Amino acid sequence: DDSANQSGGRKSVNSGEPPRLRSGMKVYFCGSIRGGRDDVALYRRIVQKLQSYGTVLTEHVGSNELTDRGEDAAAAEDRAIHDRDVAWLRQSDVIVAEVTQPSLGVGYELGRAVDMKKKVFCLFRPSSGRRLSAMVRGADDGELFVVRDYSEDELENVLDEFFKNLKINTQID
Ligand SMILES: O=c1[nH]c(=O)n([C@H]2C[C@H](O)[C@@H](COP(=O)(O)O)O2)cc1CO
Repeated sequence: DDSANQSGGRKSVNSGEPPRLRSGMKVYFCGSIRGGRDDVALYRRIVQKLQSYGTVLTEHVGSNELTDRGEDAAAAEDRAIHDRDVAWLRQSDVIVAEVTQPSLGVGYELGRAVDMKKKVFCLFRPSSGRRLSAMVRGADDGELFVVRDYSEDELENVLDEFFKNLKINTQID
């Protein structure tokens, strides 16, 4: 990915086509960027697992090279990031979010996803000692929007379980 090392090591905004299709399903992954990168190793693990189910539109969220400055600090770039991400949200079949590290951007994405009536799966680690926002926990309707408490060691199994049920219920392949 040669977009990775432009502008002095910062990731520049990739406004082109989403990554190459691996299967029909498009997955939008949400994780904190400017909200703090403490969980980036976990995001990377999630992205890798999600890539076994389909195309991850937001692969950069799991990148070690991306700091809490985001893809670019300039305001003009922020519009490009926002517009690209909202377009990717619209194209996605399912949204998976790691919501343990609080992030305004992730909260915003989830709100937009609900409005688009997308299928949303939120992952939260109670071992963090944090208490998840009521606006996320309270959005769980057991169907379109699901919040799952988990611990790091069960991550892959929790995702397998979710995607197995998703296939049965929606016939997305
Ligand atoms: O540079 C960026 N690129 C980008 O795709 N995002 C999107 C994807 C993440 O799921 C979410 C993170 O929001 P925040 O930066 O407020 O933590 O917003 C956010 C930023 C920086 O705000």
